[in-house]
Amino acid sequence: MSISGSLTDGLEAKNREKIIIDTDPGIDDSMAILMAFQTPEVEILGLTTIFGNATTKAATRNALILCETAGYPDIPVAEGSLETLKRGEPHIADFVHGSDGLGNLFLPSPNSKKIEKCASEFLVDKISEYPGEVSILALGPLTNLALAVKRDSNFASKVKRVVILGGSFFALGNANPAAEANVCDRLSLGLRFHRNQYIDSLNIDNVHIYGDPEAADIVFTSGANIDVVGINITTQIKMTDADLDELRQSEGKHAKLLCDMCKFYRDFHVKSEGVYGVFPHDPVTFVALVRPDLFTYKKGVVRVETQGICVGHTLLDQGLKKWNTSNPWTEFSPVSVAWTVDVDEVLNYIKKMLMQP
Ligand SMILES: O=c1[nH]cnc2c1ncn2[C@@H]1O[C@H](CO)[C@@H](O)[C@H]1O
Repeated sequence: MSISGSLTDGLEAKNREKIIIDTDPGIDDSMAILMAFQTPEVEILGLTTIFGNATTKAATRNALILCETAGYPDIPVAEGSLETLKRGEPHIADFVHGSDGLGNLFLPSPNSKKIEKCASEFLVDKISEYPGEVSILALGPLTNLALAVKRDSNFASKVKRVVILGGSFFALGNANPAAEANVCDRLSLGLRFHRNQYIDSLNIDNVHIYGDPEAADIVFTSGANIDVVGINITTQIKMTDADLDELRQSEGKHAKLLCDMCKFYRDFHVKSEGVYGVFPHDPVTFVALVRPDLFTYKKGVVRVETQGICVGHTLLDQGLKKWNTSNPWTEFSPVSVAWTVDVDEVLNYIKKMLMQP
């Protein structure tokens, strides 16, 4: 069966929004993916995997586990890039998600296998099979999407909508003060930022400079119909310890598993953010896909810094001024940047979905 939910819940397959989830599971990814499988309004065509919260290989394993857990072992899982575009091996946020990416639960290996096609090939093929019909929920670094844009020059015009968790608009980052983790190359993560890499990154003539900030810049300037949800929005929604307790006590189909995963993620939030609970970044972004009415958006061109100490910084031209001369923002198509969010309604939606038996 290749759709989430069952046809008996009243929505014909043709009325469901076809989606592909590009993901680095990841604890909050797992929440969003399991929510998506329980949402009758969407038809999941497949998952594509990427590094970030875990290595790409661990993300693939976790994606297969999640499809099996959800009861959809036949959903295609296509493995994505093992590396950043040009900066080589990525740095992994194991300190946020545990060494297995799922809160150190070390779940048994999945029985199902990834498909042969790689992520960018799968993305291009599915978007070409259903032009104008498929949306992408992009929950990790944007390398696979950038590769799809490079692979097919019409990719951006054929995709229905790309809903991205990424960036931080007019607010601080979470990888460092300038950058959010999905758009930053994560070289800048404190102790992991080696002096030699820093020196390399300063050499702007070096062809090895392109990395995930550039992947993000390629996607944001691709001309695709993009909704982007930054952590300035997602961190407004907190699942507190009380919310997590309520979830654990609930009849939610995956409540216990998710709460077990969340222990590690929650302890990271206490240590790192002073928050007694978790930020559900990816679930909030999934809500933006199915309930865009719970957000307001500002339209404008977004560019991503790819050099210097602000690598990974996302900057939106709000369109408040008519520029006299061209600048790096002019000439590109605008995207929609989430600007405000109905915090209570989004939290209620997430809790309701996760508590669904
Ligand atoms: O402090 C952090 N460093 C790196 N990654 C993080 C941090 N906090 C959350 N995430 C992860 O990055 C994405 C949102 O930026 C989410 O997938 C989240 O789990």
